[in-house]
Amino acid sequence: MNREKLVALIKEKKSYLCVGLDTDMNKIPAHLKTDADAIFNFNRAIIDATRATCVSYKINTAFYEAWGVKGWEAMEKTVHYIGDDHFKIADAKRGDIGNTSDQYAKAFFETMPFDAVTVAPYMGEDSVKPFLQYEGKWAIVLGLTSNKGAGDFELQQSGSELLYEKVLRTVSEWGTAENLMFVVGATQADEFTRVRELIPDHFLLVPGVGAQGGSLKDISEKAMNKDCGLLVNASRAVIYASGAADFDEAAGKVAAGYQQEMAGYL
Ligand SMILES: O=c1ccn([C@@H]2O[C@H](COP(=O)(O)O)[C@@H](O)[C@H]2O)c(=O)[nH]1
Repeated sequence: MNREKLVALIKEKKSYLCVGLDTDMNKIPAHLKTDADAIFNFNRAIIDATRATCVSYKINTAFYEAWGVKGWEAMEKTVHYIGDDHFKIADAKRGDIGNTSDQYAKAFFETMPFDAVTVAPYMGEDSVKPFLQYEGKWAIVLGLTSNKGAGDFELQQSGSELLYEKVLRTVSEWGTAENLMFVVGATQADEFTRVRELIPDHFLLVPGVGAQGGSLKDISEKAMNKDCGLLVNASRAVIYASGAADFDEAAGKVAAGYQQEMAGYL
């Protein structure tokens, strides 16, 4: 999905919500646990309940890889089920020597129909470039993450700037605002203004709202640009809104609540 379509979708739905499908077998409702296709059936119900109010789904591949072939099959079925009217993110945090990144890009962009893959920048330009070679597809590079460990490296001084600032400044030269986004955690409110000084035009994928306590208001007020420029992810807060048989209805209500708040910021 190219930028033009993504921006149009956000405007049409008055939403920049990305629902995170972090589907954990230990957390899905009891009545689904015995289902041979439990992960996919859980996802299908969540997708049906949230389709109207979100513009994107993020599949964190860890939750699928953990179950081997069955998990991988559930991921493939899920990404196909989502279809072409939502922006589909593989949160896989890949990146390796170019020859290997080529294969990761092929897996997510050719074998599976994802629109974007999250990529770790640590190995440098040749590790990111293979994800930027596909028309209408995106690399979402880790910039300033939402976790406590962001303080270990990302927020450390590196010469005259913080390491994450160097990453945003340098990586933004490797692609364009049409094929490159950055992860910026909703929990990093003190840095939102600086992020926008460095990368005013790029889309940001913003995890950390909901279970991690980040503020949708803060990120929206400080980091929205003329095209919105935000995809705000919530995973656990949406998909585990209820652990009972009404889990899908409850997820739909939480997603609708986020969408209504977002409509007010757009
Ligand atoms: O900095 C980051 C990068 C990725 N994530 C991922 O986003 C979701 C957040 O889940 P919640 O349940 O909404 O907290 C999850 O897949 C993380 O691995 C992140 O949280 N922070």
